Amino acid sequence: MGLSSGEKQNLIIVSNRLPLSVKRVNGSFQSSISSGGLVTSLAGLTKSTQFQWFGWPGIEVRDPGDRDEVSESLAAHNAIPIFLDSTLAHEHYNGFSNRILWPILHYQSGVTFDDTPWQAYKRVNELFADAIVETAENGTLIWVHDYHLMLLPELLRDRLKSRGKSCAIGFSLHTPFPAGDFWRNLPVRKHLIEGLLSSDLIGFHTDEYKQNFIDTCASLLDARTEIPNQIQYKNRLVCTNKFIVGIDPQKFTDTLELPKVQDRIRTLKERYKGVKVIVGVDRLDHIKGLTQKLSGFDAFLDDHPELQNKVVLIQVAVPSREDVKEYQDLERDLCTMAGKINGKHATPEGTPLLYMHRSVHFSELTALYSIADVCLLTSTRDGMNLVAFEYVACQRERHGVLVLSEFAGASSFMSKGSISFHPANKTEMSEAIFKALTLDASERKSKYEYLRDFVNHNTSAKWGQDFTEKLSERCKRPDKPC
Ligand SMILES: O=P(O)(O)OC[C@H]1O[C@H](O[C@H]2O[C@H](CO)[C@@H](O)[C@H](O)[C@H]2O)[C@H](O)[C@@H](O)[C@@H]1O
Ligand SMILES: O=c1ccn([C@@H]2O[C@H](COP(=O)(O)OP(=O)(O)O)[C@@H](O)[C@H]2O)c(=O)[nH]1
Repeated sequence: MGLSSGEKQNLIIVSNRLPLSVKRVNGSFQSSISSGGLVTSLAGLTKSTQFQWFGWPGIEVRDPGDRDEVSESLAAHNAIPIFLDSTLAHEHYNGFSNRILWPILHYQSGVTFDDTPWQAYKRVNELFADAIVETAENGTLIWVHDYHLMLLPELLRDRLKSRGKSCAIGFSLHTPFPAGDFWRNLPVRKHLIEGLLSSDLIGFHTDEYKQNFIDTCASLLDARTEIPNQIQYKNRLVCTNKFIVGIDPQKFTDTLELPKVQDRIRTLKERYKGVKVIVGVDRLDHIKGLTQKLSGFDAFLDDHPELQNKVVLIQVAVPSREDVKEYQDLERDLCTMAGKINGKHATPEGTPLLYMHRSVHFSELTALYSIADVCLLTSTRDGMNLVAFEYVACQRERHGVLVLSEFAGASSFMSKGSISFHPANKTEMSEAIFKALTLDASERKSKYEYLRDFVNHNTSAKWGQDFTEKLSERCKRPDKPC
C-alpha cells in the first residue's frame, strides 16, 4: 500500500470545496460537513491516509483576526482555507464552474460563454496555485480534484519549477468528460485541456470518460495518443486511467447498528407497514433527472391503479448551488410537479410522494436507505453517483433493488446487479419501477450480492490508495510508460 504504511510521502489534496463549510452564525463562525459525493469519497480516505486538504471555506472572511480563527478551527481537520472575496468566488464557482463548465461536461446545450466569469476562474486557479506552492515540498504528491481547478496543474507546475521544487501532480475529474463535439462548444477548451496536461496522472470514473478525454487531446492539440492510457504532449508524458471512486461501507454498517438508528428504523417500518417504499436522494441539480423522475413516477401511478396507497416515493432533494438561477428555476418546477402529482393521486389514506427539499442527517439517511424496498436514481448524466453505493451498503437485511439510470457513471459497473433504464423514457421508467417492486426474493438476493461485493471491494480507501500509489510511481519514474 502507498502512503499510509511504511514509506512516508507528503500528500496534498486540493478541491474547490473543503469537507467543512464555514458559516457565520450570530457573529461567530460555525462549520458543518459539506454535501456531495466528492466530500464523501475523500472523507472515506481519511481513515487510511494522512493529507492536508486545501480549498475554499465557502464564506468570505475579510478581517485578518477572523481569518486566523477560521484557519485554526479548520486546521484541527487538516483543512487549509483559501480565502476568496465574495465576488470572485461567486464568478468562479457559480459563474464559470457551475453555469458554463458543469452543463458542458454533462452534455447540456444552450450554454452562453461570458468572459467575466472566465477571468475569475483563471484568477482563482492562480490563487490556489500561489497558496499551495508555499506548502509543497520537494517530492510532495499533489492531488487536484474536479472541474473547478482544471488550470491548476499547469499553474502549479510553473510555480514549482521556478522555486526549484519537483512534485508529482495528479488530477481526478469527478464529472463525465463529454464526447468531442460537446467539448468543442467551449471557446476556452484548449486552455483547460492544456492546464490538465501538466499533470502526471489524470483519473476518470469510467473508461468512456477517459477515452473521450484522450480523443479530445488528439483532435484538439495534436497530442500523441497511440499507446493506450498515455498522452504525449510537448515533451511530457501524461498517464490516464480509470479509478473507481467508492464509499466507506463500514461507516454505514456501524451507523445502522446504533441504538438510536435501530429505533428510527423500527418507527419508519411501523409507519410504512404494508406500503412499499421507494427512496431517492439527490442534490437538487438538473443532471439528477428529478423532473424526469417525478414524471416517470406519475406514469407508474397511472399505469398501476391497483397499487394506490401501497407505494410511496420519498424523495430527498438536497439544496445545491442556490445562487444560480437555473437551480432556483428547477426548484420551483419540482415543487409544482410534486404538488400536481399528489393532487392527482392522493387519497384520504395518504399521498404517494414525499418531497423533502433539505439535507438530512447522516443517521436519518442510513435509516431511510435501510427501510426502502427500492432506490430510484434517474440521472441524465452523472460522474459516478455514490448514493447508489450507499443504498447497497444499507441493504444487508432487505436486499432492496437499485433502479439506476443508464447514464450514471455507476451504471457501467452496477448494471448487472440493478435494473437500468433510459431516464427520458417514462414508460421504461414505469416498467423498471414495477419490475423492481415485484422481483422475487431469490433474484433480489443475487442482484444484491453482486452489488454488495462490488461496493465492499471498491471502497474510497482503495480508490485513494490506487491513485496515490500510481502517482507516487510516476513521481519516481516520470518517463516510465503508463
Ligand atoms: O460542491 P457542490 O457544488 O456543492 O457540489 C457537490 C459535488 O458535486 C459533484 O459531485 C461529483 O462527484 C461525485 C464523487 O466522485 C460523483 O459521484 C458525482 O457523480 C459527481 O456529480 C462535483 O463533481 C463535486 O465537485 C461537488 O463537490
Ligand atoms: O442531505 C444529504 C443527503 C445526502 N448527502 C450525500 O451527498 C452525496 C451525493 O453524492 P453523489 O456522488 O451521489 O452525487 P453528487 O451530489 O456528488 O453529484 C452522498 O454521499 C450522500 O450521502 C449529503 O451530503 N446530504
